[in-house]
Amino acid sequence: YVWPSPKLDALEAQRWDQDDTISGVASFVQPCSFFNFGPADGSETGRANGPDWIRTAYHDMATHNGDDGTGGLDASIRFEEEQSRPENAGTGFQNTLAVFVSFTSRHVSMADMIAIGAITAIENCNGPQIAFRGGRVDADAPNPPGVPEPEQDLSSHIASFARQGFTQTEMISLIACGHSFGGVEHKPFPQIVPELNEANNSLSVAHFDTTFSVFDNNVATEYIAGTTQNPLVVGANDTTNSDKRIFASDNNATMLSFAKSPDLFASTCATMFARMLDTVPSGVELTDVIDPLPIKPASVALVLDGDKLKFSGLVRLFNDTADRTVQILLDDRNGSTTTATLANDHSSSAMGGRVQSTWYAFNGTSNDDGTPGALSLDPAAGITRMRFTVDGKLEDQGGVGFAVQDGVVFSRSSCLTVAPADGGDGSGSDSPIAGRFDIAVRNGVNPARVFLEQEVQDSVNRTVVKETDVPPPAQPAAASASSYSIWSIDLKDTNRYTIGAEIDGAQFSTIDTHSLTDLAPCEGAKRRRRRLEHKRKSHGYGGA
Ligand code: HEM
Repeated sequence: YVWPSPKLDALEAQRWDQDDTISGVASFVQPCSFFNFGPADGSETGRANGPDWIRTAYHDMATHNGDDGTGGLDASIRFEEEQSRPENAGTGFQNTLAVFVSFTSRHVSMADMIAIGAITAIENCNGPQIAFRGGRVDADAPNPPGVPEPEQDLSSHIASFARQGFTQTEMISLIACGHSFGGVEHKPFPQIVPELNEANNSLSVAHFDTTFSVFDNNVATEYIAGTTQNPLVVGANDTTNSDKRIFASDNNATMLSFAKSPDLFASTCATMFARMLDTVPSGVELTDVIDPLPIKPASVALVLDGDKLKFSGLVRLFNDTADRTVQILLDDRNGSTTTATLANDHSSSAMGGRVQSTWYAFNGTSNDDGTPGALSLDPAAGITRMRFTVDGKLEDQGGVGFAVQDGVVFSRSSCLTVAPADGGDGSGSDSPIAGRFDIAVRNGVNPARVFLEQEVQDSVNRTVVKETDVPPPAQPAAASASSYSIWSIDLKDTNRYTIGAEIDGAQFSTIDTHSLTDLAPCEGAKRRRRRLEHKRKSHGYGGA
């Protein structure tokens, strides 16, 4: 796809910048045995986050009914009604969703995040690369029950997986792939697992194989060798030995093939996990597989600062750790081009280090607050697009360049009319704040609307955008006055906003977010405290 495309940019970042500070969720599965719940002293042992994420994806999907197209990976597992069902015993779902919620946005639904989380857990923990498509839609109500349970018989399980869209062989494969991770915990399943009284396993989790926090075919080799401790194979009560019945249901043919070939197991699991994650309610259209953009701008911000436009951001060179000479070419409205050399800013990785990317900042210097330094541009000339050269080779998305919108931008003349006593850091309990956002609108652009955008949760916790119109100035600017006119709006909250506009029938949002907490007092405003803290936060997508 071609950058910018806000939804695809955000999904691509979540999927490929797995351990980057801007967008990554991988820190919760590094190391793969990491478990961030239970008491702070880490006294609860035996579980890991990654297995919970994979089980969450399966249980969310497993309510799919191929006959009527209902259910599937739609984050219906977030409803209390589903979590309280016996088929969803345990605390894994609430733990998982508590981690994922801060990575969702208007562009990344919880259902997409459940898919990305499962992929991240598998890929970061020795597993195969899994194709990711985006565009899942969060359900507005719980789905009917439908997750298989260990005490059900083989024919029920075959029927259940058929309803979900999987053949008997695919059922064996998908369960073996899933049960490469984790195990069965005593507390929610006391009828299957007794108290184990083992060191480093205070939660008494009987693991499916000896390498429970990483992906490998030990679940099959140990099963075939007869050494398995899988509690759903060798459990004392045969009624709940569902893996035993299922794995043996084709005379062990599938499990034998997995035990013989780690590669076959990995490639089969890559296919089966993708099928599981792409099982969605009918009517939901997934995107094409999201491959990483080789050259990708991020955190791009264009703001008016006095008589200059300030342009900042980063560009990511995907899976490239070489020390490159990276230049940015800025094309303006007059048909001229300015060039600047960028400097290496930081590196990030994905897939457990198999992919390593390097990020270059727009002018190579960083501000005190850690944000990249900004390039200064002439407001009259503006900017239409960026291009890059990497060691002299032009990168311009096949000739179209990387479009930049200079019609509607935030203006640094925005300021506080009432500065809070605590300096805006929110530490004071009773600390009024008020201020003015100035939005600079390029003369001649004539937007139909300019508005602030705030991400809020709807009644079923889906992220939606609340828009607040910014009124045009009462007095239109004199034609020759300057390149931009200021539209202003008074605010009294500390929310973060992006700026939206409708220009020539198309809707546009800035990537940079702004809040009163970033601002200094207006000239002459009452100052409650001498020093104000300046904070700026910029995301690869439209806010957190
Ligand atoms: C007949 C089908 C299945 C049955 C009866 C079953 C049963 C179970 C049970 C009883 C647990 C223990 C949960 C806990 O202690 O919290 C478990 C864990 C797990 N299951 Fe399954 N499962 C099935 C299919 C699958 C599939 C298809 C996947 C994924 C592809 C999967 C992935 C997992 C994972 C990753 C765990 C470990 C969770 C953790 O350690 O926190 N299961 N399963």
